[in-house]
Amino acid sequence: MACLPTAAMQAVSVQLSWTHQFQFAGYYVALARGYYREEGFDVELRPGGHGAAAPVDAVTLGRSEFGVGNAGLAVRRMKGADVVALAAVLQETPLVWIAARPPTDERAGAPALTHERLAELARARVMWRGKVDDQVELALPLAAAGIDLARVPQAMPPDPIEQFEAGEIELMSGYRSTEVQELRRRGVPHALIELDRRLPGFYSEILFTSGALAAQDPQRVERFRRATLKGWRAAFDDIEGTARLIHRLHAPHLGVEQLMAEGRELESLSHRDDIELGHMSQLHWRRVADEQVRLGLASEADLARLDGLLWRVDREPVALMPDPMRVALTGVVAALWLTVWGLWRIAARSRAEADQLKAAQQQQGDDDLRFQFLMDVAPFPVLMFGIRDGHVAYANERAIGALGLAGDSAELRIHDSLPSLRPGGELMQRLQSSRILRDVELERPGVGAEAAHWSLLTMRAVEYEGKPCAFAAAVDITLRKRAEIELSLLSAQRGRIIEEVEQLQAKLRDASVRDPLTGLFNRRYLDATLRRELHRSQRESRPLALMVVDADHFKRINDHYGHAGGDEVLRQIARVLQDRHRSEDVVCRYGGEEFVVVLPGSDLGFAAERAEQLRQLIAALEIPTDGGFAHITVSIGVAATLPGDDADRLFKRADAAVYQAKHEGRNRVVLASVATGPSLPAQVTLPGEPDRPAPAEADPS
Ligand SMILES: Nc1nc2c(ncn2[C@@H]2O[C@H](COP(=O)(O)OP(=O)(O)OP(=O)(O)O)[C@@H](O)[C@H]2O)c(=O)[nH]1
Repeated sequence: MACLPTAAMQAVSVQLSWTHQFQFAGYYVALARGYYREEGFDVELRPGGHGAAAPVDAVTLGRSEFGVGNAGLAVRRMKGADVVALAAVLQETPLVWIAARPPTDERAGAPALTHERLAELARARVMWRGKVDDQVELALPLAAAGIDLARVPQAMPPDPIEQFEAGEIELMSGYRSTEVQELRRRGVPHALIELDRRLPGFYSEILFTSGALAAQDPQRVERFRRATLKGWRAAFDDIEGTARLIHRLHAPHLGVEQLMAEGRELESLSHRDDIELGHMSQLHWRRVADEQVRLGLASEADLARLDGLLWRVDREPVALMPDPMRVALTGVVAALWLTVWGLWRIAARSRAEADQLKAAQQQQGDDDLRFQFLMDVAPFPVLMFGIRDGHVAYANERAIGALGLAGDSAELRIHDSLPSLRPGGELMQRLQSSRILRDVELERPGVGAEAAHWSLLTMRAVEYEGKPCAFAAAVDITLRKRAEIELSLLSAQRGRIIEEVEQLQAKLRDASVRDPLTGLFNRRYLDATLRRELHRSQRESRPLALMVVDADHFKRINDHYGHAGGDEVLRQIARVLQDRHRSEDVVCRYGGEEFVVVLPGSDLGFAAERAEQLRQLIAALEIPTDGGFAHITVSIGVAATLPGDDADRLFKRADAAVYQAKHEGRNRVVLASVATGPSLPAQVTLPGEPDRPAPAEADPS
């Protein structure tokens, strides 16, 4: 989605509940990745901590549009604060009591502390600070041990971990994601006081706003909530990247490893069962509030004010069940559900005995009501639509959110959201003929900024009010599909990278054996190749010849035409050698103005002929330089293998032949004599043009 121009941005601020750390990761990520901008917000994140406004105060006094709170929001709401909870990032509280454990008690799963021991600890050296309203999860275990947290003196030293480690504190409050991680890292023995499992999980890190803003601009609130949750999903998807972002931009004093440990712990608290990130339920809030009333933080009468705490949106978050096992299970449950429903209707209708009609109708009404309720609260999308017109006759809350069915119910057409369910289409035809379709994967195309969603549908053809309808239950498999798509993109990307790396490696390998000026192989390559070719020729009893080609009076070329002119002359000699070589020959620049050609399978006679051709071609070159046309001649020494030869001796003979060619007046080919063996050879000279004028003396025309 294109970002809105800054002028169109709405400035909003979020009052965080503590200083910058992973606890607010979703906000940083939404900011950094532009999710807020996409929704039209210019966001300021205000850190909390000592001296900062409490989030509930900041929001209710209108200083910030949004705040981050915990289960204490329920108490505040019951006592009249106009707050609306938008999304609970954590389904379980990270706040716990941490008790000292004697170092000897290292058994895994050591029994929970007894109430007596807890009471004893709470009376001893205990450290905590804050409002009881906001820390119900701390107050409850103490209450069970007969201690009122409000009466426990407050204190928290600047270095509680140090003191705990030194044994000066026996009980302290802390976060699983920070203090507990740190104690674990240091290997300090400790025990966590777990909440009674029968208690509701205490929502935490809750995004909230004021009731006034929620009523006045619900779209704005929903957009902000959506961007924030998107930020959180991205933050939990890449904990390491997020930790680095926070370290770099917000909390440089916190180490990346430390932030990652915090992130992992928070991520584990962010989901309970299959509940989607941020989800909250009214029932759950009510149970939290009941506990708060039980602690005396609010009265029974205050409970009436709890209504409205939970943000109601058109598009409720959906329980996601990406794991294939769950998908399969849910498919089975959905199919059963449909069967039960069908039987239910048939059974209900069969009660149409005339004398029992009234009672039966009454009963059916009750049954329908009960069934309707079951469908309304089903934890997955359930809906019914006309097979011929696509009209949606019923959709539960989950279906509205998951299948994008928001809007005027009279107008809703299933194919507007799921095009493959259009009337007359292939799927509807199949449904009509086979009556039931299981696990049909459907894509709901993305609209605007919203990405595509995928669902797995099980459908049964039914008659409803005289019309052929499809009764369907769905499972959202968007997360799984996205993961699959991302995986295939990643593997394609990986393939490309591997290819690039291989090409690069090949280039590097090539560069290490090539001479940059002429592009010929270099001396390093020659050393390895000559040995290999020699062995091969000996193995195959084939001859092998070697030429050493040395430019004559090359120093004068440099002096006369400059170094660049000299370079061009070398390139031209290389080109002649390269153009005339056979595929099995190896042409190298040995160094300076000296070249070597290895001719596998060639005897001395053949090599001598080739050398003479090359000499003549080079001597005939007219080489353009800045100082005019340059001419060059070469002296060539040729040697061929002798029985028992090695690379060194072969090379020395060819080199000695060049030396002799120079001595005899240059511009000629000299053959190392085959008869003389490995010591300094007698030479045979091939007639050239001994007195061709040396290049620097040539008239540079
Ligand atoms: N332009 C250029 N000159 C080079 C390069 N490598 C070596 N040279 C020059 O080549 C010249 C070789 O000179 P010498 O070894 O005296 O040999 P020569 O002048 O060719 O004389 P003879 O071999 O006896 O015929 C030196 O001046 C080097 O500076 C290069 O890559 N480019």
